[in-house]
Amino acid sequence: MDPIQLWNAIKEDLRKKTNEFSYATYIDSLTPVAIIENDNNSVTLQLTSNHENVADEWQTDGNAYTQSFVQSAMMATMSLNGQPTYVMPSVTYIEPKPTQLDLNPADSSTNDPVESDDGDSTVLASNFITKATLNPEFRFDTFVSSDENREAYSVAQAVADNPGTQWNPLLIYGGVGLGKTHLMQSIGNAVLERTPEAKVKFITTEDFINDFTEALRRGPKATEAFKREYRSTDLLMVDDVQFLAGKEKIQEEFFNTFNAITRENNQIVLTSDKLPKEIPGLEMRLVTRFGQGYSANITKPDLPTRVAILRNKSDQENLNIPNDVIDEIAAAVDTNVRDLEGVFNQVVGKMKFSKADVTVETARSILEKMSFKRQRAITVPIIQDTVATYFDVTIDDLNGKKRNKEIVVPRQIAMYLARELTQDSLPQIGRTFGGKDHTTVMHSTEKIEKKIAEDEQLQRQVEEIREKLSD
Ligand SMILES: Nc1ncnc2c1ncn2[C@@H]1O[C@H](COP(=O)(O)OP(=O)(O)OP(=O)(O)O)[C@@H](O)[C@H]1O
Repeated sequence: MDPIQLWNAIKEDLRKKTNEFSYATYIDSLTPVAIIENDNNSVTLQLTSNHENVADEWQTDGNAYTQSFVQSAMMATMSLNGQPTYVMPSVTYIEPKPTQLDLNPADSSTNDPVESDDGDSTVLASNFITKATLNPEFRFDTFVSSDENREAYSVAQAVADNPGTQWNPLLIYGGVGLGKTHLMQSIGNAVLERTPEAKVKFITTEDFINDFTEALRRGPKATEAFKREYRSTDLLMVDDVQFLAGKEKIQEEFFNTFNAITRENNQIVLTSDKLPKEIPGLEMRLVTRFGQGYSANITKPDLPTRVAILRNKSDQENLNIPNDVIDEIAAAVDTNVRDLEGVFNQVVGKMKFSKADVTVETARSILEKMSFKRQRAITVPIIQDTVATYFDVTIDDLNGKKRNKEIVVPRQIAMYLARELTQDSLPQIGRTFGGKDHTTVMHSTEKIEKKIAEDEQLQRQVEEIREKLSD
């Protein structure tokens, strides 16, 4: 059973038994994580909360939520599996991930003062709403544009030039640490530079969830203040919308906020780790809204881009890091740009504190400490060499025209691996194999692909060669 599916079914039943405030605060704000099978035929649904008081409430013995949960889970599992299961909740507090930005919740300058519901005029009803300032370093001119992000970069610039016109919303999606937030905030910084009075708001999805739950807790005036603050933005930027998954009540409010902003032709920019239709637990109406503007993907930077990012950083900070040090770091760190910057900052730190020039050896020892190893580039000649040694044939055999099985199979395997492990094109591979035609390479690759599925010995041989190549 999938934890999100189970939690959604339980929530559906809990919603009928709980008032609106309790539902939004104690139920809808939880995130399902995993299902654990217990020895006594029961299961535990693990959930997390970003609010310590919510987790405490669930952990209190005899609390009303756990009792209702168990009953609702019986109903939910019966409708999902045809038989009821005893499901226990386990709610753990997870400290909210701090944003990199300076949060300044006390600043109410952009909000109208509204009295709180408890009549205490010193507490402003909108004071609790997150105010995040933009990182001044996240600008278009500090972002290295390359094949992996060019489309996102161009559309982001178009949005910054003419917000609320054509690409609304702009959704930037891709893996962690690849520059989504940087590009999104570049739009905000560019808009503010041109129009300082524009109402630009950057928040994480977590901020939105926290603000909305807090507004509900405080009462109708705070809820009004929340709506006024969010719905009156000229440019709303929301980071990591995948965290809306499975949170119905919050999705409903997000949907209304989204509609209010786009109705006024104001701009929304979103980031996500995947396309909305691939986010489980995101309502269809949000999936279609998020996809109605432009969705731009950012992928992992290749080696030349990684070098360019580090070079750019070194130049911007006047650091004079030698090229061979930059090459060493860029070759070893291929996970994402955040990791790349992490290693770079360590190297710079070492250089500043030891007041010595940084060398490739320094970079290597830092890389090793941080568990990054330089990847050996796999080339077609390296593959030929490894395959020839493995099958005890010569490189000339692989490049020649002999048709006996002892030679043909290793040759086809070498071509198959060249296709899989290098960026070389079919004609380039053909040329390296003694000037063969690209159709020969294609045919060999297809033949091995087919045979691997049926022949266990061949599968093992290819696996062993792959391991030797990665040593
Ligand atoms: N193309 C690039 N040029 C310059 N800096 C970059 C580039 N891509 C990423 N960075 C830098 O890498 C770091 C991580 O980028 P960012 O926080 O924007 O990633 P993200 O995709 O939003 O990650 P997450 O999904 O974890 O929030 C930032 O310091 C950012 O400035």
